[in-house]
Amino acid sequence: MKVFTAEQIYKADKVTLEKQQISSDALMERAALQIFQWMHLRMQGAPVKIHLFCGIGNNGGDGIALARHLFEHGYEIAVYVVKYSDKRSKDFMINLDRLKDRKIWPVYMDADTDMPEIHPNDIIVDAIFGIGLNRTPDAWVAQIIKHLNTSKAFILSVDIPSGLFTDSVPEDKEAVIKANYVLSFQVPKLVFFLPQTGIYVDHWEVLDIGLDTDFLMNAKTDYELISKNEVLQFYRPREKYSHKGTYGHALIIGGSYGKIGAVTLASSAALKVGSGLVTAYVPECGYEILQTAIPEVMVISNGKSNIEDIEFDLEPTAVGIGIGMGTTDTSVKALENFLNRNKLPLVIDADALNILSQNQELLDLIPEKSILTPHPKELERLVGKWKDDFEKLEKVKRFSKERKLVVVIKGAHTITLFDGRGYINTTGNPGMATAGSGDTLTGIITGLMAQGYPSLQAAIFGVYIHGRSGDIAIEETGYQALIASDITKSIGSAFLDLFKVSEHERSDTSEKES
Ligand SMILES: NC(=O)C1=CN([C@@H]2O[C@H](COP(=O)(O)OP(=O)(O)OC[C@H]3O[C@@H](n4cnc5c(N)ncnc54)[C@H](O)[C@@H]3O)[C@@H](O)[C@H]2O)[C@@H](O)CC1
Ligand SMILES: [K+]
Repeated sequence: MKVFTAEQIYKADKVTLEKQQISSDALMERAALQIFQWMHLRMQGAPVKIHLFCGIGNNGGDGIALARHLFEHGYEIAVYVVKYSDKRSKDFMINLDRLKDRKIWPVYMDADTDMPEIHPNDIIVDAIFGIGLNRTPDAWVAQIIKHLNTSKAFILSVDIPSGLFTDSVPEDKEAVIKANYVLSFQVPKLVFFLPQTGIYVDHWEVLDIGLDTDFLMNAKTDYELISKNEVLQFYRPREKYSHKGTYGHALIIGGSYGKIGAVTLASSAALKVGSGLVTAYVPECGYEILQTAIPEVMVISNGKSNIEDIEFDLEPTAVGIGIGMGTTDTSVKALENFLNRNKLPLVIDADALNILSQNQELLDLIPEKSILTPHPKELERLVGKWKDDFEKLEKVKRFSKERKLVVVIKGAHTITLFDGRGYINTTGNPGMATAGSGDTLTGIITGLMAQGYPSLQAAIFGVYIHGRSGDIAIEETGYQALIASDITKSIGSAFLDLFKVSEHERSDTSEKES
């Protein structure tokens, strides 16, 4: 699913009005009806008080139109108009009149109005600001937002939490609605997925308001959301007349005394995603450990106490390098020598990334389309500090474009960047913030590359499968008890899950067939 900028959304609106020959208030009516139906389906007329806080722009207009539908279906409502400006939008006014025609009189709020009482069991609809927010809300509006946030009532935000910009991080962190649920029109917004702004969105859902399909299909976006549908296109089925050689040979290079577990985790993950052969290249201390831990994996020991040189007599189809290998001078030299000889795109993680940060001239030796999988600290060492999440994305985009590398920014929503585009992952959970989780990801991506998945696909698909495996694993372990090897154990289920049809999809198909 594409992620549009605010400008693109406004453009989509405009094109829709022209092509469908409808008025803007008709589009607002569609939007309001969609939200109403969403709420009505869940509330079924429940006698819960609904407080609708509306601004004076089109987001406010949505809220006012929604109030009318709720009223007409017997819900107990209270409507507030937050008068942060005199420039009321046309469609807001149209809907305000429709509300007044039904003898509903909103409470007009300004800097002097007392805060309304809200019970924790009430529901708040937040329609103060939408994607038109272009400066920090005034102090008194921020006070209202704080009042709503501390009310403990369930907050449903229309389109985007009020106070959240679409393209920057809010300065006043308190002046933003913390939404329990956001109903976003037609497309999700990038800010839902970034660490500094995603915290305002507990859950989100997209409501289809019928924007022009041609425009939506053809618009080029900088970001794309990656769910099952997107990765299914990459999936390569196993062939009947195949053998282990068909599925490549993954080589995992790394490890040091006390850190052989990292190589073990990566190697078993590479096997589990279907790599035909997996070899681990480790210092001597790792030999017996690996042979005992995973009989399916071949092991080469360099006979030394650390990764001091990297010499092997095999032809891997993909190499994952760096985990637990240390950053001593000898490791640096070993990496440099290896990079001088290597021609294959690599998966580069952990200590190899740290070595590259400290010896940036080595970056020139990395083949195009290699994949870097840094966690935030490793990323900072590589591209320097950033002011906020948006600057981080721009810096990494530039770095990835200049070097022609795939960079995987690991986090709650891992973002894979390549050639100026970002792919936002939707799987995974906080239980995966655990030792070895990154080693598992390196193994998964290397294992996919070994089978011939092009590197961008291997990164996007690998990140998805890693997260989905974690999601399946926590069904048995819960967040706290999830450990990295549980992720690997669930890889098989994550692959099976790719082909499971959800209840929702099944009922969609049967409706179409009947
Ligand atoms: N995207 C779509 O397809 C549709 C969008 N609609 C709604 O329209 C919204 C956008 O509406 P608007 O463009 O009117 O913008 P908003 O309703 O977000 O904001 C209203 C106006 O307030 C002003 N403003 C911005 N920041 C301010 C501040 N801090 N203090 C005071 N005034 C400020 C701006 O001039 C802005 O246009 C969307 O978020 C959505 O809710 C729907 O009505 C229908 C369809
Ligand atoms: K809002």
